[in-house]
Amino acid sequence: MAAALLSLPGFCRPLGRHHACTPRLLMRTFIVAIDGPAASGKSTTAKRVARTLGYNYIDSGSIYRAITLKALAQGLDLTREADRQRLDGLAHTCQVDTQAQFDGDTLRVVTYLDGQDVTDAIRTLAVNRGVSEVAKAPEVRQAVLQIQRRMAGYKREGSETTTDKLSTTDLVMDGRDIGTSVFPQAELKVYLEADATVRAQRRYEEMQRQAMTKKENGSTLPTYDEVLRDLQARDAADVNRTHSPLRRAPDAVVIDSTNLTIDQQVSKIVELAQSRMA
Ligand SMILES: Nc1ncnc2c1ncn2[C@@H]1O[C@H](COP(=O)(O)OP(=O)(O)OP(=O)(O)O)[C@@H](O)[C@H]1O
Ligand SMILES: Nc1ccn([C@H]2C[C@H](O)[C@@H](COP(=O)(O)O)O2)c(=O)n1
Repeated sequence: MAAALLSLPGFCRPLGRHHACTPRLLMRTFIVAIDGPAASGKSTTAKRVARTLGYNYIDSGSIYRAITLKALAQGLDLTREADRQRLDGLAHTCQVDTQAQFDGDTLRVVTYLDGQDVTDAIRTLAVNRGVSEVAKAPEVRQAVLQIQRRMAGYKREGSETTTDKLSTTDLVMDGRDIGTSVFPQAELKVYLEADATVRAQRRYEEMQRQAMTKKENGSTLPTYDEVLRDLQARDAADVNRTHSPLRRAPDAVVIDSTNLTIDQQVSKIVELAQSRMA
């Protein structure tokens, strides 16, 4: 009953932070939902917003990526009906968790799949290419919805899985359907977008930087054109799928980051959150 009440829009909305006298079960968290197309800056921005506000952060894409990694490791071919059914079972039984941790001044997110750290393994080209197919399966989305709400609940309840350096109550979550399906009652919804060529250039440069840091051979990296094609294909799959497609929630604030710096887009969201809390 309490859970049902908590999911009602506007129920027990606190003034700013929670009232000291509010019973714990009836406290509402302040949720910032950030959605948008691939490489629009969601996770970079969400992490900084979370760090500035002292909120928890959940990267919902990493959950879909972890399930994709497991499906690939088990050799599933999602064009086959039998394998799609196995995917359903896999999504409902695998254990995915993410933890936001401070690395110096930076908020780093570690992703666990069945207890293993898969933070780097979920960012490969193979996962990039498979994730859209996995994310469009309704059974997977249902399983991920449960994982997302459980994770947010953990933070709310202040369970031991919550990193103790962060607030245990409020939350920033980014993805494709956070403001529309996962937390339609979120206090602040942002739709972050940018021109596709700018997004591809940023992603391409990010890959170059990461390869240099890891001293990898740059010749294995995709070209700018490949990055752009991959990004456009993922956007099209996210927008056109039947279940929880990428959409701007009607009450979302649109921020186009094409001509913004990261600091500017973070400040805009922090200001919006603070003004809504007040
Ligand atoms: N305003 C900006 N100016 C320059 N670079 C930016 C800006 N916003 C984000 N970036 C850079 O763009 C790249 C993509 O950002 P990020 O990974 O946060 O996107 P995303 O939306 O979370 O992507 P995905 O959906 O694919 O996970 C990163 O290298 C990030 O540093
Ligand atoms: N809420 C979400 C989050 C992610 N996805 C799918 C679609 C994306 O292409 C993929 C990877 O996400 P990313 O790590 O690039 O943010 O996961 C989704 O359908 N819904």
